[in-house]
Amino acid sequence: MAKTFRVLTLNKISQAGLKRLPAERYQVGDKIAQPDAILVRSHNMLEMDIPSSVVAIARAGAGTNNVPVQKMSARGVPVFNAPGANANAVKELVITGMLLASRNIVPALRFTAGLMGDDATMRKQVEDGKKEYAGTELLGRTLGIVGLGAIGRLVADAAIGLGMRVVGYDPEITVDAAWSLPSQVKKAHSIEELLRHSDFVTLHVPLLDATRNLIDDKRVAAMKQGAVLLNFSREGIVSEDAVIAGLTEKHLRCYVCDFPSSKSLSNDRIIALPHLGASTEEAEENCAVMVTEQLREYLEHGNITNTVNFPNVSMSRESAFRVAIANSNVPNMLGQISTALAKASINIHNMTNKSRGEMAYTLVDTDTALPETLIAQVAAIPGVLMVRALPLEADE
Ligand SMILES: NC(=O)C1=CN([C@@H]2O[C@H](COP(=O)(O)OP(=O)(O)OC[C@H]3O[C@@H](n4cnc5c(N)ncnc54)[C@H](O)[C@@H]3O)[C@@H](O)[C@H]2O)C=CC1
Ligand SMILES: O=C(O)CCC(=O)C(=O)O
Repeated sequence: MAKTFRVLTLNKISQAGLKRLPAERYQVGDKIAQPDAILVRSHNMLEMDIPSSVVAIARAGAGTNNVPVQKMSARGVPVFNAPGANANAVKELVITGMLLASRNIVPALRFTAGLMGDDATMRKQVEDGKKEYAGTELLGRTLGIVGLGAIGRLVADAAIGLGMRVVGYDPEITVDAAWSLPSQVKKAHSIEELLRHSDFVTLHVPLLDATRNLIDDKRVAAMKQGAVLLNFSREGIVSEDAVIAGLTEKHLRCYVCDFPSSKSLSNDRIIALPHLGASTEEAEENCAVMVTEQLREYLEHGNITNTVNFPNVSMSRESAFRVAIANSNVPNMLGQISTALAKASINIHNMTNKSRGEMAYTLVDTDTALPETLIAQVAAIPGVLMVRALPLEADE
């Protein structure tokens, strides 16, 4: 009988994605014990006791800083994500954030909500009061974008469409990403150069050791007088105290972020949204569909697309018997694995092996099934982190 996979959900995942896990083969829910896989959005898994039954984690979103990726790598567990699937949603909120700040929309709405009296009285209050909320336009202003990945590129494109000048900084930019950048984006050679010239600065980098407190007091001081800072990446990328000091000294005009805190709520110059960047129907569906398809392909066939800790590896199935092996990227692993198979008289029909950093991953299709004892023998080779037998089911 075909193996049934058990998938634990730690957040609400769009039905559009969950439908890709057919009920005949998948039990999915938020109370699943001994899961084979975990589907997650922002739930913090860093302190979670992740059961040893778990062979994959899928983050229906971009950032994986809520998942203990290193710990999972040591167990040979891939951590999938959905690169770019929510980028448009974030882009639209960043543009919203620039407009909220430049047109003083938040205090203006508060003013409107406080209007009293009959319509004629209100009209007078409006005409007398509106001068307090006069803003500035985006046209002709400079936007600095730190991080030109999926979101940064779309923000650049939209800002150019609004008539802004765009300067970008991304020392790690991929060749593909650089090719898809609009030609009008000017390259900054340092983050300080970008900060010096930008009326608006928006951050689109992952939270890593290298990006924690990327905007600190020195960098706030390096920003242009009256600049607006936008952070739709992660709370830890900006030193909130440094930004609050910059706002108090009126060096910065406004801070727009997706991460409220007790300090930000009491500051009139901070617009804090409740982590809404990816909260659109479209983004939630895109992310859920992308990761459930990737997860299914991995659970059933061992093929890997879009993880943050494994190489992409796919091999079409030509045999009913497949074994997937994750191992440390050290010499002679393949030799030991193929020797173990040869000693057991197992013929290798097809094989592929790739590595990424310290992780290597191998798919081996064989002419006959691997006995349990041989799987255990391969698993016991020092450096082997995970071994899974993936027989092709009769109906596939
Ligand atoms: N507010 C929300 O709901 C959402 C927040 N995010 C956050 O936004 C981040 C970026 O998302 P994507 O653009 O989809 O990721 P991405 O991986 O496509 O792009 C990230 C870019 O940052 C660059 N980068 C890395 N370190 C850098 C540094 N020190 N300086 C400048 N650039 C650097 C990389 O080279 C890459 O081009 C995610 O990691 C996540 O934390 C993503 C989606 C939704
Ligand atoms: O799932 C969410 O709402 C958060 C999205 C996010 O922060 C991400 O994709 O990195």
